[in-house]
Amino acid sequence: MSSFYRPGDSESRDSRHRRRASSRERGRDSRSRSPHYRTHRSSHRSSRRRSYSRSPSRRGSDRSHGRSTQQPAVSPSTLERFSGGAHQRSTANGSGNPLEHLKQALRGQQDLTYQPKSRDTTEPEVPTASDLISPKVVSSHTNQGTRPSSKMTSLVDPTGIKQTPKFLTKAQRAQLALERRQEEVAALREAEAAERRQGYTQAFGDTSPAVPSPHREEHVSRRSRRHPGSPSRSPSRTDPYRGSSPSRDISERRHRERETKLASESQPVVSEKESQIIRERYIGGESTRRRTRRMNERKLLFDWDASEDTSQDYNELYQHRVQHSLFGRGHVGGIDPKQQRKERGEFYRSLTEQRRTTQGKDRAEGLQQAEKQREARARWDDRHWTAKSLEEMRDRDWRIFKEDFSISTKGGSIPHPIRYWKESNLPPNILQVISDVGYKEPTPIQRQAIPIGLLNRDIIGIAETGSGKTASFLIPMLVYISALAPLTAENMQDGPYALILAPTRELALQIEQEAIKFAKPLNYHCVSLVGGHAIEEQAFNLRNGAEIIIATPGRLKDCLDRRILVLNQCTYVVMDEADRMIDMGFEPDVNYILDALPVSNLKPDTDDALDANKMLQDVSSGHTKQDDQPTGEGRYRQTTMFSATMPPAVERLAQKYLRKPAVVTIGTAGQAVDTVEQRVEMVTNEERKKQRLLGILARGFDPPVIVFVNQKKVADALGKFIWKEGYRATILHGGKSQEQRETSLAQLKDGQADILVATDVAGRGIDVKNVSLVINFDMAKNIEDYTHRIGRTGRAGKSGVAITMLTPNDTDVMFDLKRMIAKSSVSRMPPELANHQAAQAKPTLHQASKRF
Ligand SMILES: Nc1ncnc2c1ncn2[C@@H]1O[C@H](COP(=O)(O)OP(=O)(O)OP(=O)(O)O)[C@@H](O)[C@H]1O
Repeated sequence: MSSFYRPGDSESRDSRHRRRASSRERGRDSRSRSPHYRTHRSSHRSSRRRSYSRSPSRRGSDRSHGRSTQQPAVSPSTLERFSGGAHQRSTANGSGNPLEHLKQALRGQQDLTYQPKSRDTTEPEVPTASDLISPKVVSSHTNQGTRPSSKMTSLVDPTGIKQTPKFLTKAQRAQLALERRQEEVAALREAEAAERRQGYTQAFGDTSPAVPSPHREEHVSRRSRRHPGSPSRSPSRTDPYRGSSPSRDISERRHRERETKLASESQPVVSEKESQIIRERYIGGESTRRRTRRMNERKLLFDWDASEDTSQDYNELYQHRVQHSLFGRGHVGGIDPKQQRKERGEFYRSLTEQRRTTQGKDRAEGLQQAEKQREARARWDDRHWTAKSLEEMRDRDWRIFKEDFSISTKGGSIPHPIRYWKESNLPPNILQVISDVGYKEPTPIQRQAIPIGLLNRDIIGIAETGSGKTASFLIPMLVYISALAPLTAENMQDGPYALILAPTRELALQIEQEAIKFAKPLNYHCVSLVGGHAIEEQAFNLRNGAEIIIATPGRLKDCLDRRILVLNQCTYVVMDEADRMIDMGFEPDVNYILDALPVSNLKPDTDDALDANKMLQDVSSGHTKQDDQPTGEGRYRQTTMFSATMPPAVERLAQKYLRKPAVVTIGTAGQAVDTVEQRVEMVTNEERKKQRLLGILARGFDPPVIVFVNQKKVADALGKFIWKEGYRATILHGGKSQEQRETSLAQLKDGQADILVATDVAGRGIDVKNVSLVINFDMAKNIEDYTHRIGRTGRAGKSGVAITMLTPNDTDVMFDLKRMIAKSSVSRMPPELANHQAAQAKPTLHQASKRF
């Protein structure tokens, strides 16, 4: 007898037996449902199922232990008890495995008609495709692959009798291949499931009641069909192998899930897609070409033109078709949208224009102006201001320009300075006069003070000595006067249009000479009123009237008192060397004079005083009288103050009579010009001074030379001393007659004298050309007088030297002198002064007053 397993004998008997037993159980289940009965029957059934689930291999295994599997006397439970579960492990090994069986069959070792045992128990025995042909055919097919090589097959039965070949149709071959493929897939899945079961058995042990088996799967599926949605079985009620511990419950639940999954996977399902793939593989696929329809497929295309159309009607009536002309040039409803939009745009544009206020327009213009300025700034122009035209000058250029000339301003609304005379707003006749005088370029103070003066603005001008301050107020004054009515027999009785106050006669006379240079070509009259001259003579000079009066405060007050002069139309006032006037005690006289001026044209003490347009208007009417030649009464009063030094006392006067003045400072206020070299010599006594003076003069300085002393008698004595030493000396002080004073000054200017010995009378404003040396034989009482003294040299851009003899009595000014020399770039500080105790700190008022 062959050792191969023969299905259909013992296996089929087992299946039939189990089916009968199951049907009996179902019949009993339907009759009795008591818990006790169910528990007992379930236990009995499961034990029986386990005993029936033994595979033939198991029986082989039993035979290996010396026991025949054909002996029914041994019950399954008994066998299980004695084998210790080894029969279940044998089920999982290769002998009972369908895959192994299939492999063996392919090797020709086993009958291919074998069907798995589980399938026998669960499914009806339906003849498969393999049953239709002999196993040899299948074998030959399998060995050659899945595709049959020939349509005619040689059939050989197991007994070796050759049968007649049988021809199969294409459909049969397809059916045959499909079934063969299904069997292969089922076998492969069964093999995979078996492998998984084997792995599970190795993991959980062979005694576990949860080992999946085909019987158990069938039971689970039956129960799930009977009670869908209910738990398969309560472990405490039915399963004796399951304990009541939670871990066992979890294990059981996992096991059931795994069984369900395996059961679902073991189903040999061949999807439609798979079938189609198989069909295409063996019998070829169907070509499904989509038919594309062309667009003009149904169109009728004519290949003749309109002239060949014979259907044309030649009736005149139809020759000229009526052209429909719609109302409104063809637009719907007679409306032209373009025209509508255009009209609407124009309407809103005009409406916006109407609503735009004047303020809005100004603002828009301002914005445009700002934008232009911004663009102008963006265009960077790095040229120097000298290389640019006036229009090209930017703020940065103006800053550089002012720095170049040490111009600093205060007071707001300051116009730009003058670069060249021709760029100023001066009238041509005045420009001509300037040219005739010989002023080729304006000095720094003139560059800034003249444009401010032209705006009728009050000015405080502080500039170095000899820097041309006189012309700074004279030129705007002439422009101011030129805008007024000429003096006639009627209006000359109301006095001059302009007034210049100076502290000293010499200075007043000097200013007169300077003013005449400018005023005479313009047919304006200048008259000076200074002391020392007969008042009748001065009244005689005023007989024809004068546009400009130059006066010292004392004499002018006398004239006003005596009604020789009135100031009814004087609206332009200049106070030259105002600080000196106050120093000399002229402040009451100055106040008297200024109070004599008309008050109806005083400027408002508001920001309107900064507005040039308002300040140039007529005071009474508010109009600028261009045509009807306004009188002086119609103009706002303009007051200016000029000096090289501006002590606090002057500010008091300025606050009283000036309105929102523009402050122009050239260089540093109170500082000596840089063109003057300052030297200091420490001398122990007066005798040493004279010797030292002779030594200096012996060095040979170019004349003229001015020697300053503090006292008239010292001036006389020193003048004589120098004259005796052989020098051409002259003397000037307040004790001399006016004639002598003027003669002395004229001798120095004319070159008849080389040395002028003078007191501070000549210290201020005296302009003698080309003074090369100034000697302070006596040190000035204060630093301001010192500044003016040394300012007699180095004028108008020329260089000069100032030598000061210091004695121990000059400690009050040592500190200020030390500071001034320290600021001068061309001067050398003597160590005696630098280290002197009096030069280390400014003396207090108490210390200063003790000396006088
Ligand atoms: N633009 C100019 N070009 C050339 N020379 C000038 C110019 N302006 C003034 N001067 C001359 O400079 C000299 C000094 O002028 P001025 O007396 O006006 O100076 P100042 O500042 O008043 O001096 P001080 O402070 O001593 O009174 C004068 O001789 C004058 O003619």
